[in-house]
Amino acid sequence: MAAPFSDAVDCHAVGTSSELSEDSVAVSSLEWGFPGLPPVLHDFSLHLPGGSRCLLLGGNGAGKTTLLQVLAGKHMVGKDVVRIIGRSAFHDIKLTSTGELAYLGPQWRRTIASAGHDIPLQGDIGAGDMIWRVEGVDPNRRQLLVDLLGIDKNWRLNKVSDGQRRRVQICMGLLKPFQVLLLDEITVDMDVLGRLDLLNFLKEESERRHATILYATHIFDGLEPWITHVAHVANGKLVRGAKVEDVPELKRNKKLLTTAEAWLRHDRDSSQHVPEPSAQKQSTMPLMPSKHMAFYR
Ligand SMILES: Nc1ncnc2c1ncn2[C@@H]1O[C@H](COP(=O)(O)OP(=O)(O)OP(=O)(O)O)[C@@H](O)[C@H]1O
Repeated sequence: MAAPFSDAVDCHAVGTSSELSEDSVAVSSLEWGFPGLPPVLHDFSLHLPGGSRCLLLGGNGAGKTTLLQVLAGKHMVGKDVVRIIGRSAFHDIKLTSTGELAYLGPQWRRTIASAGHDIPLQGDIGAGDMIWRVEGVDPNRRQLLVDLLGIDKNWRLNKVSDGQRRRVQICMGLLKPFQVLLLDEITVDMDVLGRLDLLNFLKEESERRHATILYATHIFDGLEPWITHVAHVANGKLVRGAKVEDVPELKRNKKLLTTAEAWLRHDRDSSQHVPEPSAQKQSTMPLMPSKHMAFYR
């Protein structure tokens, strides 16, 4: 089994200093946590050049979704801390409204102000109504995506499978040509062909338009020839971030899964030696009656 940490490459920057001036994604010493809670992301720096396709890798709870949401401008951070194509992800709302910055998250949700939070999007809406009503879209690009994703414009979103609904979500997210695309485990419901076709499309887009993709996933099938960079996160920190050819373990093990397994086992073993900060607190809490627990099941 590999013991990767002695071989760890530059943990803070992906790319050389000459490339950094052209970074499409630039995160500098990011520190972020949910309000009233300790930081989830600590001293996090990551730089990705245009045209890169980076796998964001880490165990459950490592901080991948939180990072992608900060990069997508969903949480406020300092103007210089997160820069997407040279602009602040949170403060420059044109980044998302133009589609230059696109984010596809795990669940398709919509903010309903009266409900006070996001709710899953599952209303009786036609796929065609959604896709054809987006303004300012190149009709050829739209048709290409609809064909690629095998979407039937008569689908009703409340009467299709999870994978079909996901295809409509992906289509909507890609209608406008992106410069930076953030993907959070979006291919999980897709069948093998749909996933591979989508990966091919995205690779072609990033090569042709020099667009950057950051992709968080636990599914590594078919990713070896697709990724150009890898960023490994554990406990909210970047453990390693580098070009694929600069990661010694990936040179030795052609299978990404073998390397990822070794890294994640190391993360898990390391975290088992750190005492849970909340463990002491929990032990002093009154026991919750089982009828109350039933509410959460
Ligand atoms: N809404 C929230 N409020 C408080 N803490 C949260 C919230 N969402 C996530 N966290 C915490 O932030 C940490 C990072 O979570 P995150 O969802 O970013 O992990 P992840 O790497 O995406 O995990 P997974 O692989 O399971 O999707 C976890 O410890 C989690 O408990």
